[in-house]
Amino acid sequence: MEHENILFGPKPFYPIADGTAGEQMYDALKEYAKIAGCIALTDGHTKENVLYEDIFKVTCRLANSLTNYGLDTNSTIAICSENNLQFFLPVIAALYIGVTVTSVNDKYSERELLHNFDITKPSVIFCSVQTFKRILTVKTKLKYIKTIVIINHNNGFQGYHGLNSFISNYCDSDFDIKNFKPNSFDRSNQIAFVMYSSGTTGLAKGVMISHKNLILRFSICKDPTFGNQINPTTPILTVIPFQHSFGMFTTLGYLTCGFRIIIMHTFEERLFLQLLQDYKVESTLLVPTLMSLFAKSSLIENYDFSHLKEIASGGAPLSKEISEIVRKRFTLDFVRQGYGLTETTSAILITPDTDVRAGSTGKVVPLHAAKVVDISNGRILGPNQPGELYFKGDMIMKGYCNNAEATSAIIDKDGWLRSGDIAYYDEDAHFYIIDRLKSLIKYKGFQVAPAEIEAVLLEHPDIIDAGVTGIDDEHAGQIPAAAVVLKKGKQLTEDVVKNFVSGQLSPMKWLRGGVRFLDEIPKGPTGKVDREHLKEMLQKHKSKL
Ligand SMILES: Nc1ncnc2c1ncn2[C@@H]1O[C@H](COS(=O)(=O)NC(=O)c2csc(-c3nc4ccc(O)cc4s3)n2)[C@@H](O)[C@H]1O
Repeated sequence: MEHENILFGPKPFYPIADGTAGEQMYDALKEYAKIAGCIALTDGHTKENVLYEDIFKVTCRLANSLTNYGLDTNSTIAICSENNLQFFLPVIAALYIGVTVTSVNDKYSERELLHNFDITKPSVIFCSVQTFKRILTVKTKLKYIKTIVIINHNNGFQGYHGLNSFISNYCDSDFDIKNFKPNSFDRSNQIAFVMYSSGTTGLAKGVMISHKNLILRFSICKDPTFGNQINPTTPILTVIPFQHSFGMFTTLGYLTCGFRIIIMHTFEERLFLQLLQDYKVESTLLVPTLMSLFAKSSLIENYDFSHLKEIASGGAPLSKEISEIVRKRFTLDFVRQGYGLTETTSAILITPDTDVRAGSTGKVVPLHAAKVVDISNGRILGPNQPGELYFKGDMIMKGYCNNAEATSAIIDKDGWLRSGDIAYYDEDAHFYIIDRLKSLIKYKGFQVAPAEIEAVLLEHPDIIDAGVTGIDDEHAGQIPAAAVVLKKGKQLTEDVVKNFVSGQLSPMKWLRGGVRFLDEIPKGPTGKVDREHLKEMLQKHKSKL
């Protein structure tokens, strides 16, 4: 019986290819480099292009340079940069030779960077001109950082190399790309990336992603049901932060497909829509915050999106109402959803393109399994019964860096990873995320999902964003409180907002904790509400009332 309630993804469309992620990336780039003028990346802001041929040549030379600098499979480099044309050059070069890459949020403060680097102790930091000042300050405090390379500056400055000067300085003088080959090593054990996540609790931990984890994503992104057809030059637009798993592993996957990736480092609505039109974009990735913005935008009708086949949302809960409005406004057959954790490398539930269900975040991807567990007794649940979501398979992280205790708290002895999310699946194995366990509000013992209240608030025509969290209440334990962002020029009172929710949800979900009007909701890099920060703001607001 129990086995029946474990849901398995289908067989992969293509067999899992041999080699490390570095060898697979090398083979792909080498192929696309042969196509004259084949564009890999376009900066959506400057319109500057980078060819596959350029990426292939620079990454091979940079790999040789890193080896000559003394780096090997025991070394770690860090990347700290906003989305730009150079971001993936050190990343791919490191993959070729088995150097581990740790990717840090380019918006982090020195305090946060110090915390992250203390976990991974990188010896070289690849940063951008924009992050250099903060990285230089951090370097002075960390003796294990040997040098800094500025990726979007050819010759570097203040005594540090740019990408080109680093290569000129360390690459073999007689380097011949025909003789370069990526290293071979054990792909199951070699750590390709360390990304950062608080997991289900606490401060950020280092999530170890192996080469094997990554090649599973490379396979899924080409799967006709869960990914994209491999047609080189297909135009894709992405504004998802590369430093986060969502942006990192989708973009690396796109490069193995030979797509033309138009990138943005900052979202600007008019530019985004103009790029969709001008580059005849066929697929684009969004986070729910942007889905909600497009659901209410007054600009959509001014552009031609006849080439757009797919909008994919992920990283945070997406209400089915918003999804449906966006689908209609962009005249799409469906909006694809993907659900993942840093701890699962990339999306582990994805909308299959032949079988879309409103509100569902999709089905289990190939070579993985999922189960829903009753949080009160640990029993595995059947369809339509909410419980905690668990996953198993080769995209599950190797573990948290130097933190066996936190690893065993989230991955059990049978290899099941607990997601910290409450979800259910329907009779046809489509999954529906209710919310994150840790953010669930407990009102008089009832579980209240903030995402559900947010979805209602977002339906109000004058509300363009909303965040809900539980604040402490001596009587009820926790009570739901909200912060909302109003459309420009609109005015609403707290009572109007409260009544809007009360008119649509049961009493336990009413905003007894009050409503605060903000210019923006505190969020993380993929649009998830920063509930801890929000709770502090709303708790203070409540105590003043
Ligand atoms: N679709 C979703 N619906 C509801 N909640 C979602 C979600 N995705 C992440 N989350 C939430 O973020 C938490 C994890 O946060 S996290 O650690 O920052 N990691 C992520 O959010 C994360 C890591 S990879 C990834 C995605 N990769 C994709 C590739 C293709 C595609 O079409 C869509 C996606 S989403 N998301 C989850 O536990 C869950 O609570």
